[in-house]
Amino acid sequence: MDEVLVRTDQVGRTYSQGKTPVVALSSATCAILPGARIALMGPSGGGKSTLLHLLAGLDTPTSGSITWPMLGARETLRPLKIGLVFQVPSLLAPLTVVENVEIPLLLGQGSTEKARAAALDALDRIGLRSIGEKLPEELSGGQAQRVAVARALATYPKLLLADEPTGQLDHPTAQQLFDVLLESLEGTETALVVATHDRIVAERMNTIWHMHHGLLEVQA
Ligand SMILES: Nc1ncnc2c1ncn2[C@@H]1O[C@H](COP(=O)(O)OP(=O)(O)OP(=O)(O)O)[C@@H](O)[C@H]1O
Repeated sequence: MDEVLVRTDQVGRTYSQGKTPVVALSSATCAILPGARIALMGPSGGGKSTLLHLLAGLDTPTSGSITWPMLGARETLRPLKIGLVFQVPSLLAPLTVVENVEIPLLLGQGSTEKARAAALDALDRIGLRSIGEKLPEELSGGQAQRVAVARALATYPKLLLADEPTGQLDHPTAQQLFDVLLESLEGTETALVVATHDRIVAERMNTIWHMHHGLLEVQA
């Protein structure tokens, strides 16, 4: 059996909305295995978000192919098998913390009781159970981002993709968020791919991949 979560073969993505096409990604070939800890580094505009969106199945390549051998067809990836964390937490303002964390579980068609239990468990894992009834506006930036991490972890995804998750946080808060994230993944087979400009964050991963001008440089 092919033990690869996601594989790209010569994947390219050209955006052609404007007058001049923008080649955001050219011929990227990579494979992500269970338990991987990969940092995606490179200058702004290098193509990191573009690659993450393709890996998540949120976008389709304009050339090459992408498959998810251990996860199945693209339309079955989210919200259960792949978890996503973005630079801003994007919590829904009228919902409490626990209700925000429940969203992917409810979308994944779990029962309301099971969704609530799993959301509380995810908040426990990230050390936030005590603020489950708060509204997003009552949270600090660091707490809100931790809630977004709990929401992504709640489904026990096989692959967690994070796009500059600490980009808006001060350094100690960023470190703390990353500590909690790595701790909660310890002993699991969940693969983590993090796009980051923060070398200290990147050095805590097993592997660093570099991206420049749409070219992906994968470490052997
Ligand atoms: N929807 C879009 N339409 C047109 N061009 C786009 C679109 N999204 C991204 N681009 C362009 O594609 C290139 C790669 O962008 P991308 O966001 O993937 O880079 P990045 O490495 O994630 O940058 P950053 O570190 O600033 O987040 C850039 O030139 C960007 O302007």
